[in-house]
Formats: sequence, structure tokens, C-alpha cells
Amino acid sequence: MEEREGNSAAKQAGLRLCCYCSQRKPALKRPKTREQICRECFYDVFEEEIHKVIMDNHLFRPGERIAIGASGGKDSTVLAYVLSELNRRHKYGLDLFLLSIDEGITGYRDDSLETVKRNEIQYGLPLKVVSYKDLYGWTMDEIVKVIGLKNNCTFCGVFRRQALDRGATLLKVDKLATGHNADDMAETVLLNILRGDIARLSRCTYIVTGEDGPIPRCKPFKYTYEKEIVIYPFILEFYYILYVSV
Ligand SMILES: Nc1ncnc2c1ncn2[C@@H]1O[C@H](COP(=O)(O)OP(=O)(O)OP(=O)(O)O)[C@@H](O)[C@H]1O
Repeated sequence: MEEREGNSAAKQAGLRLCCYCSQRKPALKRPKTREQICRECFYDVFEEEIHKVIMDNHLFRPGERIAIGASGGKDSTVLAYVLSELNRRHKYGLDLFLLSIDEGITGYRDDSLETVKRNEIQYGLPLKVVSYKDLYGWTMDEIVKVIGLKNNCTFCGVFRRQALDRGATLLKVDKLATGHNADDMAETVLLNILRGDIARLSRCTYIVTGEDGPIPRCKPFKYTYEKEIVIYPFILEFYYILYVSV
């Protein structure tokens, strides 16, 4: 009762309150819903929405071994943290692993691999690094020297896809989870429209793909906005724990 009076007093005084808890001051406007929300509620809502996506889509089964494609970028770094938290909190019963592909791009992947190595220790998740050099005998730097800068993204993309499958097979996992988010989904849809690729357009937004291939892949962040993935570590005030060495 006192609390409600406090809330209406706050409203009368023109102070906005978080639209989830109606108690605390909002810390941000949620990019996904434009709602005013406090830190604590953002943290809860962000994680529980991902939990709901996992449950509604039956992404994992108890006892499964799951590799998280860990590039050291923001999406997969946050994914590794959130999945390990949800696995513990909701007792999914998963064995989680970090799987990184080292394309051999000096000044780029070598830096982000350092982030993944830190995550291995911080989250206590075993890490497997698979390199293009070991798999194909070439680093991306060496490939670029031969083919030039044009079209090298196509090579890299095809090699990475296969390298992720090979790494996942080595880890004997049941599924690979990647950090693809809602913005990536939108980009892929637009790209396939522009290319007129109707076949891909119909399947590019599936949350689970490759069920007929060696390792199925899933996207727990399919409905998560990129902006919220960027905000999340700041709101938790663990940005430095996630990305910066101590
Ligand atoms: N080198 C890699 N090793 C392992 N997984 C990778 C690698 N590159 C990409 N992935 C996986 O594919 C997802 C999408 O990759 P993309 O290259 O589109 O990067 P992104 O959208 O910037 O994601 P991130 O912020 O995680 O790097 C990543 O979130 C990650 O799960």
C-alpha cells in the first residue's frame, strides 16, 4: 500500500518509473519495445526472453553437448555468458563448449582469440580452437596474398562454415549455437530478396538449420536486437570483465 502511494506520488511529481517494476527509475529506453526500463528489469527481461525462445523452440535437450561458436565478438561473447547462466539457473543439463575458428588474419582474429581465451577461464567452459592453417594448410593472410582482396570474403565464409562443422565433430557435440541476432536475420532476408534467391529466402530465418547435415546449428539470439546485446554488458556493469583483460 505504502509502496503504491509512493509510486503515485512519484508519478504526480512527474518522475517516470520503470514500466516493468513501477518502482525504480528507468535507466534506458528498450530498443526493442521503446519501453522505459530500469537496469535490474532490463537484465531480467533480456535473459528470460532468450530462455523463452530456447524453451518455445525446443532448442536443447537435457544431456546434450553444445558448442558455442565463439568469435570473440560481442554477440558470441554475450551468448556464451547468457547460455552458461541460463544452463545453471534453469538446469538445462547441457555440456557447453567454446569453439573458435582461427582464420589466420593478423591483427584481427589473433586479438579476438585472446577474448575467447579469457572467456574460457571466466565462464569455466572448455575451449577448442581450430585453425584454417591446420585444416587447409593455408591462413587467410596467405590466401589473400595469392587471390588478392577481391572476393576473399567468399572463400573465408565457405571455409569457416566447414571449419565450424569439423570443430564441432572433433568436440563430439550435438549442436552448434551461434550468435546470429535479429538484425543479422533482417540483413539476410534483404540480401536474399535483392538476389532473388527464393529458395534461401524461405529457409534463411529458421532458428535451427542443418538438421540434415553433420551438425545442426541454432540461433538463440534470433529475436534479440543487436542494440540490446551491446547494451547488456554495460547494464550489468561487466563490460570490462567480458571484453578487457585484467
Ligand atoms: N571465427 C569464428 N569462430 C567461431 N565462431 C564464429 C567465428 N566467426 C563467426 N562465428 C559465429 O558466427 C556468428 C555470426 O558471425 P558474424 O561473422 O556474422 O559475426 P558477428 O555478427 O559480428 O558476431 P560476433 O559479434 O559474435 O563476432 C558469431 O556470433 C559466432 O557464433
